[in-house]
Amino acid sequence: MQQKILIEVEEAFRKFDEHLGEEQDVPAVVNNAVASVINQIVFGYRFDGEKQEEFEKLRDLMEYQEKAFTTFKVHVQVFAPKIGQWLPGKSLDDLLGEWKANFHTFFNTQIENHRQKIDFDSEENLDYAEAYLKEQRKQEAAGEFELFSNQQLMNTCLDLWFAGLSTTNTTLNWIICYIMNSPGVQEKMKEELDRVVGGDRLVAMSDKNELPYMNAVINESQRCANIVPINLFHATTKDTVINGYPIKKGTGVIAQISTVMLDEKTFPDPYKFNPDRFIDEDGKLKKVEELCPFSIGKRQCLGEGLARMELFLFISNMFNRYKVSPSSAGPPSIDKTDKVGVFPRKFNAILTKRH
Ligand code: HEM
Repeated sequence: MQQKILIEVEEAFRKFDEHLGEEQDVPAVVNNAVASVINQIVFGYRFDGEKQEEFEKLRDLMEYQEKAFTTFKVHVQVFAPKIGQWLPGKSLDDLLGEWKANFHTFFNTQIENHRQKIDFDSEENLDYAEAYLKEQRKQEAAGEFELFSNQQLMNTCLDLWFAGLSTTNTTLNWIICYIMNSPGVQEKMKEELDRVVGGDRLVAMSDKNELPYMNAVINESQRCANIVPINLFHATTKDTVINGYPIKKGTGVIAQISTVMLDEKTFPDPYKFNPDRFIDEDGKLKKVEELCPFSIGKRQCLGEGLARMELFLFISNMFNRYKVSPSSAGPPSIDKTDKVGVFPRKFNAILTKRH
């Protein structure tokens, strides 16, 4: 997995290097890199060369959808469906229909291409879709047709792809934004990186334990970015009692991780970006259970391991290779008061080589 991510780190470097010293669209490069990581895992190929155009079409579609789902009508429809349906504009059902039609076409094409090309006799699996299709064939041979259905494959590819891309991409951009807004942080990261890694190789996962400040910056950025503030809805599977409150089976519940990560008892001055809160008296990384951006419990994030690796390898390598300075517009905004507060705004930055 590390190898797959480092290929994208190097490809991002190649793109950044083309515009050294100029204002450049850093989030666009990061987005392409993260999309290639998840697409390698699910469908076995990267978005480069002739596939680049494919990614650009998907990216435009995602940007369109992100905006489409944040209209006033959609918000009202979610919380008050009867009132919302009378407001002008596209309804939630129309948008979901469009979304399905557009993305299902992409995923179904990928799956059918795979089915044609797979060597069903080979033990090795090149990607998730291939592993699934081989298992599907085994199950069908044993008379089981429902568990590994085509519909299920389409849905799981879609889940992995979307859950894996937007969250990781958004978090990486927030980390860069917080660093650029916090004087002194980049210098401390630089000092640690120069001492532990140096400029003549890539940072690897084996360096992680030796870079406590880097980890603290990532932790603190995830805490402040708080990108899944409401979290996903679940339901209790049996009658239970939480903090003395009886909760009936089948009740909708949400583990509100944002309230835990912004609790001032654990994180004094919680809205302040302060990586040092994760460093102990001996300069080591503090483990703080209340830091839970991937949620908790049985349904916590399935991609946590991959996401943590991506955050560490992208951020540590980027800041080891470059000094990242604000564009003429100043440091990127970290204001979250607009209606899509979990996404950082678009920004440019100036990259210069450090070594
Ligand atoms: C920084 C990046 C990420 C963050 C902050 C994040 C956060 C979360 C959160 C808060 C949940 C909800 C858990 C709950 O219901 O309590 C979740 C679920 C999930 N995530 Fe992630 N995620 C990230 C990256 C990824 C990646 C890279 C993948 C896939 C490769 C992924 C796949 C999933 C899936 C499939 C679920 C649903 C799990 C289930 O319902 O059992 N996530 N994630």
